[in-house]
Amino acid sequence: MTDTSAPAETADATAPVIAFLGTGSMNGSILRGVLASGVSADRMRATTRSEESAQKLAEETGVQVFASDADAAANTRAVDGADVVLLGVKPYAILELCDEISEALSPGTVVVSVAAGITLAAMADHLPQGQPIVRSMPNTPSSVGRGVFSVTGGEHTSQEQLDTVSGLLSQVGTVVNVPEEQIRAVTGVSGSGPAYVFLLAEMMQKAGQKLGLDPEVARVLAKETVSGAGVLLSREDADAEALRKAVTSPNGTTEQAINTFLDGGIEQLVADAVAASANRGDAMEQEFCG
Ligand SMILES: NC(=O)C1=CN([C@@H]2O[C@H](COP(=O)(O)OP(=O)(O)OC[C@H]3O[C@@H](n4cnc5c(N)ncnc54)[C@H](OP(=O)(O)O)[C@@H]3O)[C@@H](O)[C@H]2O)C=CC1
Ligand SMILES: O=C(O)[C@@H]1CCC=N1
Repeated sequence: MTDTSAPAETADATAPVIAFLGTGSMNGSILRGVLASGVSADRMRATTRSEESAQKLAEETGVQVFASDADAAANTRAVDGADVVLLGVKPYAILELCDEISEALSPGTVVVSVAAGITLAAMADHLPQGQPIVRSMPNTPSSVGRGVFSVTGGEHTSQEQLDTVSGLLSQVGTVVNVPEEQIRAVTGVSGSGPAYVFLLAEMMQKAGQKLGLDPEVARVLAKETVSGAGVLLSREDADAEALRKAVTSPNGTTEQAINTFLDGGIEQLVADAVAASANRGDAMEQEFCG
């Protein structure tokens, strides 16, 4: 077992204790964001599969991390006494993890899954009767406090419990409530969405290189353009269309580029890509939840 803990400071005893089970790209982003928001490492525990990942995470964050490869009870140890348990393993492993932790859960512990394609009903079948459950679709900008999350409460989740989870997640991003049938659309737009933007940055970099820019110069130009545009868009009342029009001089250079995108079918292509992500979520539901 890797138990590299030891934050010595006294934590805020009123803050919920959070267990992050599986702490890779997504749950790791949330954990880092929650930590950066000022919640003490004392109020968190985490698990990974490998000792190597556990060691790295513990050293970086000061959070107590248990590795399931080395300790069969890693996940149940992390859950013991937790108010909120965030399940962040791959979708195929979520229900097995629910079985594994069931006996260690207190009746009031809220179990939150961030997995694509795993339904509330399937989770309920693998958790104690009446356990409060929340299904969330997050995204990775959570690590810098700019995530966006949907939340959907299960049948036995009170408004107060849903508010606790929303309050926790709102420390690292914007939270919206959606009915479960809309999570597929959330997945397509914002769950997978950061990858679309990074793809655009990658392609702008490659295109710059094709036009003769040094690779490093092209990388800096693409990265700063995408991240700078993101900051503009993040301002209150910012509107993507208005911001685009402010760059696009009539009969200027941008107009040519925008027309090239539109003539090439970008609108349909984006709609198809968002739908493909949503459809994959549906297929995962069929595959893992029956
Ligand atoms: N990545 C994203 O942008 C998003 C992901 N999601 C959802 O988040 C979930 C996780 O995805 P992602 O973070 O990308 O995946 P990763 O592979 O990055 O992370 C998986 C984590 O689970 C750990 N793990 C695996 N098995 C166990 C186990 N039995 N006990 C404890 N920990 C275990 C891994 O440990 P180790 O590192 O040691 O292998 C790793 O920390 C998925 O269900 C996905 O649908 C949702 C929205 C966005
Ligand atoms: O690609 C995936 O399946 C996960 C879910 C949403 C973003 N990443």
